[in-house]
Amino acid sequence: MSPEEQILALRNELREHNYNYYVNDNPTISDFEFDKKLEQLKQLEAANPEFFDPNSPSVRVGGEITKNFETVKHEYRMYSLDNSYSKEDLLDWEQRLRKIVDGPIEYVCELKYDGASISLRYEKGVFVKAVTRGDGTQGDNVTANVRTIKSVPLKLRASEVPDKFEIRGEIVLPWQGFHKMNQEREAQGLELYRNPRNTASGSLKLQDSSIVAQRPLECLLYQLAGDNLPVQSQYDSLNLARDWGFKAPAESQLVQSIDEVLQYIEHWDVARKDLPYETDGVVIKVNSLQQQEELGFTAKAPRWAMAYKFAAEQVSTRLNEITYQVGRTGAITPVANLEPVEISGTTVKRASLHNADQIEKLDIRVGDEVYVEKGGEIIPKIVAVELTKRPDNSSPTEYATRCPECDTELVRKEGEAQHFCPNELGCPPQIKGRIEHFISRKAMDIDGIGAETVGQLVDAGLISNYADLYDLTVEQVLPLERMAQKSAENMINGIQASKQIPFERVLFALGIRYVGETVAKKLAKHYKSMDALIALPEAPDKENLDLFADVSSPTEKKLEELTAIPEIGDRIAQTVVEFIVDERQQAILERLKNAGLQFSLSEEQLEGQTDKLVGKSFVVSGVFEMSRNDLKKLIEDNGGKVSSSLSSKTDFLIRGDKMGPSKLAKAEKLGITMISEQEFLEML
Ligand SMILES: NC(=O)c1ccc[n+]([C@@H]2O[C@H](COP(=O)([O-])OP(=O)(O)OC[C@H]3O[C@@H](n4cnc5c(N)ncnc54)[C@H](O)[C@@H]3O)[C@@H](O)[C@H]2O)c1
Ligand SMILES: [Zn+2]
Repeated sequence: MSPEEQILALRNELREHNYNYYVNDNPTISDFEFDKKLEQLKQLEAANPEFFDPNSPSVRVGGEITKNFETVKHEYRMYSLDNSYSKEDLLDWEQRLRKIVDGPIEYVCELKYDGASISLRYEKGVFVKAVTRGDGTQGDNVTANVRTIKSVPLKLRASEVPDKFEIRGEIVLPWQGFHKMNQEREAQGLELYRNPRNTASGSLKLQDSSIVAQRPLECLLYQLAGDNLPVQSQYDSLNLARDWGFKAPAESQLVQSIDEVLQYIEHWDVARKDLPYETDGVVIKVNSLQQQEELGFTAKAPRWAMAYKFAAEQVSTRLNEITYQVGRTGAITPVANLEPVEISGTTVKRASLHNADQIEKLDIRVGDEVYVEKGGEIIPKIVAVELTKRPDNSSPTEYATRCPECDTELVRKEGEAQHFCPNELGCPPQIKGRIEHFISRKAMDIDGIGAETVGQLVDAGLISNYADLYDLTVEQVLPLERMAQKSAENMINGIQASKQIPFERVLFALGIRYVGETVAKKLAKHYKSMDALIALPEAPDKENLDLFADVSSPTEKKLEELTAIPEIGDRIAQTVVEFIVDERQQAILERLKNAGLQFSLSEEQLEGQTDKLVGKSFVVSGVFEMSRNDLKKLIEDNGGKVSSSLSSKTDFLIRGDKMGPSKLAKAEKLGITMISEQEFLEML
């Protein structure tokens, strides 16, 4: 890859992670890995300044605004913080400060609370608005939710407060409340929350503030913003905020030198474990507001502040056993069962070992003393093995060869890290997983059944595949635990109602590996009915073979037919063919068909579908007469492709009102044809 390609790839990847982290509150990589990639991007950008982009994740605050709340522009921007990891980093920072300001520098040390950033606005001493950091210039108006947090004063105690000001801080979920919420989820068989930060941030974005009110959130405040505030220093503002009735953290301290900063760090690296909430570092701020003003900001962060990140905590313990977990898709995950040990406030008994390669890489063996680390994830990981303490009689770990749930021999496809249990229709977790997927919101959307009920139904022997759902009766399900007449009826009605779900979603619900929502749509659109999709081309007639006859088998022909559809690759074609030639799957399909599920596109769907835009790629940007979704649907119905960002492969940019200037510039640079909504409609 060229440096440019590398830079673009990293930017895209980091944007995706930002989205998962800030918008979905569901990161897919650890903070450490994220920071490493960001650092890599910064270095590449520094070495190749010609590819500078003001929208790069390296120069932009990572968050985003969501569509669910009113967007509010910040009167004073909200910044991120620069990071440091060592004494040297801090000394370098001090050198940079000294080049800009004269005279002695005092610092305020504060803890870095790990929660969701928030700005509260007060007018005439009354709380009026709470806005998330968003992208730093604008955020989500989450006032109703923040109002439910008891430590946010709705009216200030002091009589003399500025007419108007903002105060910034962090909404955190203390450990105790976090553990309690997870205990409840565990009891209900729900997936556990990963960490207090994501849970706090996710809570703020709930639509129902009465649910937020039940969560034990707290609001810690540490930064004033406004004009002509009666303070000269950061330390004064903390004291003042406290007088006004805010929960300004008591752990902050005024110091005179970087040496004292280091003492503070050393102290709190240990003492923080006794705090009620999670912290991930120390924030050091230049105390004098006048010096702060001289120092100013970079695009992303103040020059007058620096975050120092604590190293993730590691502890050592003994590996007692390796067990294997079967996921809902049949993927096998090896799990380390550990001698219980305390890390950052939680007792850890298990850690993920990821896959066979990881075990081999670490050469980890039962009986080993291992180092366990807990980063931002709820599942800790094993980072190293203490080889000097390895017992003499230890032998290398042999990876499982059979499924622990159904004893089927495991397979590992080429190029894949994970082993799989191939017994899709007979392996209990997979049976449940397939049915859960089938009923899920984006698939058959069956009301009245949750994951827990599926478990009960399977365990009671009432169902073993999704076709069985359609034979269930109220009388059959009533004896299940916690099942009342009303809920039993709801469930059966929900199942019946799902017969109206359109064909493409039925196709998605089948859970054919790699056939996600988009692929299902493509297949539905191409074949128009299940019969056409599962039909195998004629076998060659052996009697009349001549020299030049096509001798490929029906399945080979089907593979070719599938891969000829745009964007259907070998991998998808392969799993589709495996599915349709499997007699057990055929029998299940037959039953679904007889039950009355939608096995073809409806008249309505077929209407208005053309091939007019086949092979054309569109980007839609701005505000239009018709809704954006209708516009996108129109493109897809006519065979076109909609993508979210401009590239050299884009054919048309449909340009609406209020389109951003950067998109415009990019489209011009790439020479992409721009058309109006009207011109697009004329194309059709
Ligand atoms: N895992 C992922 O996919 C992923 C994705 C994006 C970001 N991240 C992580 O998020 C972090 C970057 O996020 P960021 O840009 O919000 O920066 P940051 O969280 O490292 O620092 C800035 C924030 O610190 C908070 N803060 C806490 N205590 C503070 C105090 N006393 N004074 C001032 N501010 C204080 C403020 O909310 C401020 O906005 C990194 O740790 C990164 O690893 C992870
Ligand atoms: Zn199995």
